[in-house]
Amino acid sequence: MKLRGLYAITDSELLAGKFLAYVEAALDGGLALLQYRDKSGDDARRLREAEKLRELCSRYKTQLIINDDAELAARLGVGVHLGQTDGPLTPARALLGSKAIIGATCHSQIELAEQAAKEGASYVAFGRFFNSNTKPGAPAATVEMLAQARARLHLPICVIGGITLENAEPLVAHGADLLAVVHGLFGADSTQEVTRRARAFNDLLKI
Ligand SMILES: Cc1ncc(COP(=O)(O)OP(=O)(O)O)c(N)n1
Ligand SMILES: Cc1nc(C(=O)O)sc1CCOP(=O)(O)O
Ligand SMILES: [Mg+2]
Repeated sequence: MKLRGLYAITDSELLAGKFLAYVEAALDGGLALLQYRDKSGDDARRLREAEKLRELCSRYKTQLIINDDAELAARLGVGVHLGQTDGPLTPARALLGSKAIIGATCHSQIELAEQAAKEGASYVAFGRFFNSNTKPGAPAATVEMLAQARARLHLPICVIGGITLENAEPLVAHGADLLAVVHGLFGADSTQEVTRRARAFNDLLKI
């Protein structure tokens, strides 16, 4: 199955008090992937929340990805997203098995993506493309680099960083398969608006 579509990423602060309601609203609008991203360092909370998300995702037939933590992903039998300092891909692939989805952060460097492909990544992520509320300090990437990556890489390409319904179209036009979004989706002021935005992102991707 080709990985293509909206990739929602949770944010524990943004979603405080409405976590499951907003995630379910996004799933209702249609997600290719959901990433559980939690930087609290509270292992018990992370396990509890990730288990709830796994149950929700299974109801909506959506794949769950755990950020940063291949051990937690293995415990739950789901995928993982690893940044450049989150541990190597090859052992993560060995741990999770050949069918698991493993994503790799490549910033704006095509060479990192080629290396990730060799090490067994399922998709590569480039960003940030726009100003990001969630991660303002992330290194910047450009649509020119995205077009070059599209010409060179045969893996699904994920884009991230400040993506909204208003600015996403050029990224799709330059070859993005997965639109990874936090604020542009979950920054909405109602569950209905989260679902509307998810559907509109899917329309942009012609899904
Ligand atoms: C889909 C996706 N792309 C990039 C990232 C960023 O990963 P990383 O560089 O490890 O930074 P943190 O998210 O861990 O702060 C991501 N999480 N997801
Ligand atoms: C987690 C993350 N990683 C990025 C990168 O460029 O690697 S940008 C980012 C934050 C994405 O959130 P928002 O959609 O709110 O900008
Ligand atoms: Mg990380």
